[in-house]
Amino acid sequence: MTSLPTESLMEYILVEYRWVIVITALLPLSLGWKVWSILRNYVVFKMNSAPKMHDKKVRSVQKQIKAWLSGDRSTQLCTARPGWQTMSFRQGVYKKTFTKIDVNLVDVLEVDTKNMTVRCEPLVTMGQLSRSLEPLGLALAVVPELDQLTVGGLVMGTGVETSSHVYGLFQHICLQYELVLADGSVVTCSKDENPDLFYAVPWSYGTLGFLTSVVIKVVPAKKYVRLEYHPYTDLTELSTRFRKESLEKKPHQFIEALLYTKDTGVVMTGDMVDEIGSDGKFNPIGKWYSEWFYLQVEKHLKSYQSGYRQTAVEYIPLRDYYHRHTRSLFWELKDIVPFGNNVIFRFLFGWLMPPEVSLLKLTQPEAVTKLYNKAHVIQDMLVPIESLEKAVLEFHEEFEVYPIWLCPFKVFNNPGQLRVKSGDWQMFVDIGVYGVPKAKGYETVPSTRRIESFVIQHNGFQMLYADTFTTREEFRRMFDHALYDKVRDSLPHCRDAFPEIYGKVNRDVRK
Ligand SMILES: Cc1cc2nc3c(=O)[nH]c(=O)nc-3n(C[C@H](O)[C@H](O)[C@H](O)COP(=O)(O)OP(=O)(O)OC[C@H]3O[C@@H](n4cnc5c(N)ncnc54)[C@H](O)[C@@H]3O)c2cc1C
Ligand SMILES: NC(=O)C1=CN([C@@H]2O[C@H](COP(=O)(O)OP(=O)(O)OC[C@H]3O[C@@H](n4cnc5c(N)ncnc54)[C@H](OP(=O)(O)O)[C@@H]3O)[C@@H](O)[C@H]2O)C=CC1
Ligand SMILES: CC(C)=CCC[C@@H](C)[C@H]1CC[C@@]2(C)C3=C(CC[C@]12C)[C@@]1(C)CC[C@H](O)C(C)(C)[C@@H]1CC3
Repeated sequence: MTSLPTESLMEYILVEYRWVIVITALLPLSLGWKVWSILRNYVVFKMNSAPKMHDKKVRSVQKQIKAWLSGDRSTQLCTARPGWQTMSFRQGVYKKTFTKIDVNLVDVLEVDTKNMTVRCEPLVTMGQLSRSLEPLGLALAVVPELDQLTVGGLVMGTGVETSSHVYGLFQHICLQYELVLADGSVVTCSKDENPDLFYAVPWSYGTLGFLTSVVIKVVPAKKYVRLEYHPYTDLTELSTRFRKESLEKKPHQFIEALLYTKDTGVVMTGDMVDEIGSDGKFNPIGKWYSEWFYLQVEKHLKSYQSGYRQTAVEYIPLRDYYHRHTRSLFWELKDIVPFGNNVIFRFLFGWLMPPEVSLLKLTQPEAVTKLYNKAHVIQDMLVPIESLEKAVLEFHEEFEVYPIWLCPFKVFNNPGQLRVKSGDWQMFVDIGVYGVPKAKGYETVPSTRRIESFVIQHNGFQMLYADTFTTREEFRRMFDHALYDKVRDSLPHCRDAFPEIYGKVNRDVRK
């Protein structure tokens, strides 16, 4: 009989029993953090004291850059936000060697109900914003669903949600950016003022300057989302419905689909309403004892499979809808706390979930990192909506991970890193794959590279919060660098101060 080496045994325990640390240490710590940030945000917003402080905070960013300019400039610049605090999957190794600029700007500055905009600083989170806007009867036009995502990260990276088939990506609802550039100057840009810079900022990953405020479009909000569930047991039929709903002249306000196998899934269409109608039931999915959302959706599929044919309709409170995937981190939490959806656990501890992603990252043992490198896929691939079915089959072949998240979104034909075929816009779909691959022969690098080349061939893009294994040439084929290169050349000290986007997102610079 062979005995397990001590190291492997330790690894096994760390991976299988991660939940012990999560429940005994991370959940109480997460609670402390949440209480502090919710109270602080509430006080600052109510007292409206933040706008007065903003200019002072921007000056402190300028001061740090000027100090770098007057030094030997032997290092490049990045934000001082530690890698473990971010929602990006990996931590940048460059954080250890670059000069770190503190952009500690955390406040909602101004809500302009006349022009329907909100101005906020880059570290404002989605949870904080939806909480601040709700009492005013407003919401961002696109609310990326995880509470901890920040405005800065979503502008410099990208953001997508179920209203994106109407409004586009997060960048498309941003009307103005204020940045501190590598020469220490402050500039604002919009489609009319410094348009080149304005269009090059999204997807630039902090390689053009430091963002200090953003003006974002808001829309009127209602109390509930009336959500219809349409289950399917055939991929072609599901894709056809999904495409049709997304391309409708007057589409539903929210569209999303979850696939549970290659052939089965549920298309969801939703609209904001003020009253709960008699055609469906009230479902406050954000209550602490509620079942994880993706499992609730699967129940509609199961009842369809057992012969029930009536379209299910539910009325969900608006914020609960926006943050519906927060509590279970889509379905990632089931690998960390396998009994997290158990009814007793939910009633006792559901209100503490999810643990803060930052604390999970900070305390991640090496063995878990190894496991995620070897046997876990986290990818969002963005492909033209015509290629949806083909892409799902390709993902099935290479990864076989379910559920799969499908979310349609418009890419407007603006200058910048994203290319579209022609016309004013093109409809894409985000295919999100998060979980343990079951495909035979799966190997992280070759399998992901094959999917990346599929995406490039089909004129799609990859979200860069996760791993990219593309070469620099492939990366430049995926993202149009023409405007970006031009802007970098035109901004004083930009090339000295910042690496290229690829230099910040490729797998070799992220641990
Ligand atoms: C201090 C504190 C004490 C609590 N005590 C209890 C309790 O005793 N019993 C109980 O059942 N539940 C308790 N809760 C749980 C809390 O009410 C849960 O978030 C609730 O399950 C969700 O209910 P809701 O529909 O009101 O959503 P909301 O509270 O409006 O929030 C929905 C989601 O958004 C998150 N969120 C909201 N605002 C922010 C923000 N600014 N930044 C980041 N994330 C945000 C929430 O954590 C939640 O996941 C407590 C929460 C806190 C913070
Ligand atoms: N639904 C959705 O759309 C989802 C989106 N995501 C992704 O998560 C990421 C956002 O995570 P988050 O934790 O908010 O952000 P991060 O801290 O991970 O930041 C992402 C990038 O933006 C840069 N950046 C952030 N703030 C500034 C600033 N003020 N000035 C200059 N550059 C800045 C960072 O630069 P530096 O490296 O110098 O710190 C980094 O390169 C995005 O990439 C997004 O696409 C993830 C889940 C869901
Ligand atoms: C475009 C959309 C909708 C993207 C959704 C992305 C989520 C599924 C991602 C964002 C952050 C994310 C990468 C994360 C993880 C899972 C997938 C997440 C939640 C986890 C929790 C997996 C377990 C890991 O040990 C670790 C804690 C490092 C990460 C943290 C970030």
